[in-house]
Amino acid sequence: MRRTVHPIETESYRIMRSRADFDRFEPLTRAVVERVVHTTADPSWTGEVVADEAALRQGRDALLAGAPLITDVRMAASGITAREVRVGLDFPGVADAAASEELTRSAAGMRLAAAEHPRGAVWAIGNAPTALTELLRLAENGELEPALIVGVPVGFVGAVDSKAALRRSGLPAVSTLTERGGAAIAAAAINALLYWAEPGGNR
Ligand SMILES: C/C1=C2N=C(/C=C3N=C(/C(C)=C4\N[C@@](C)([C@@H]5N=C1[C@](C)(CCC(=O)O)[C@H]5CC(=O)O)[C@@](C)(CC(=O)O)[C@@H]4CCC(=O)O)[C@@](C)(CC(=O)O)[C@@H]\3CCC(=O)O)C(C)(C)[C@@H]/2CCC(=O)O
Repeated sequence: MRRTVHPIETESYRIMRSRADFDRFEPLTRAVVERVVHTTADPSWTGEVVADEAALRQGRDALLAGAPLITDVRMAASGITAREVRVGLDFPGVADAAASEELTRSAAGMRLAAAEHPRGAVWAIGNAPTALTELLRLAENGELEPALIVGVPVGFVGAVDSKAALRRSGLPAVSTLTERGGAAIAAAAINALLYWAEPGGNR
């Protein structure tokens, strides 16, 4: 995708690259890590993001081919402006499913979304650990085959465990190592894949 980059963003990347070394990362991983550091203005994220280059390429190919892109919460979707996004919380019947099955609404949204998009979608989980855990349960049951899961829920309850389970699952994934994550991080990772243009990287 070709986009117009604001001069402030160009200057931000210049400063960021003078503060941290991104050369060790493979191209798409670098694009994701850089976008996250740019979003947070915090170079310590270079040691936080765990990504697999082949998984990122598969996710990017899927996005460019028009695969569904589904986030857990609206905040993550709001940060992705370059293409259509569906939000788990907005699937019809979420509140009822959450109440009747004793799930969070975030997890119920994933269950309903996966029933509609069982194969080939890209999933971006920025907020709710229970949403990521539900995706893993569905994949384990053979009910979900994602092209990529950007699994970066944030918080002190369940976030670390759900992300560790994502890494153990062998599913194509991006995650973070600690409690850190959030809707802005999920959006940044997806935007990095959407903006990236071969062969020179995303800028
Ligand atoms: C336990 C939950 C957590 N939420 C966190 C942080 C933030 N959440 C915001 C908002 C506005 C929303 N969070 C919900 C997803 C809501 N948050 C939860 C749940 C209770 C359970 C999720 C889980 O444990 O997996 C969840 C409700 C649910 O039934 O799923 C939200 C849907 C609540 C609502 O408005 O009804 C809502 C999402 C709105 C949207 O669509 O965008 C915050 C903005 C709150 C704030 O700080 O004011 C914030 C955003 C953080 C971010 O960057 O993404 C935690 C800390 C992640 C926490 C989970 C872990 C923990 O340690 O508690």
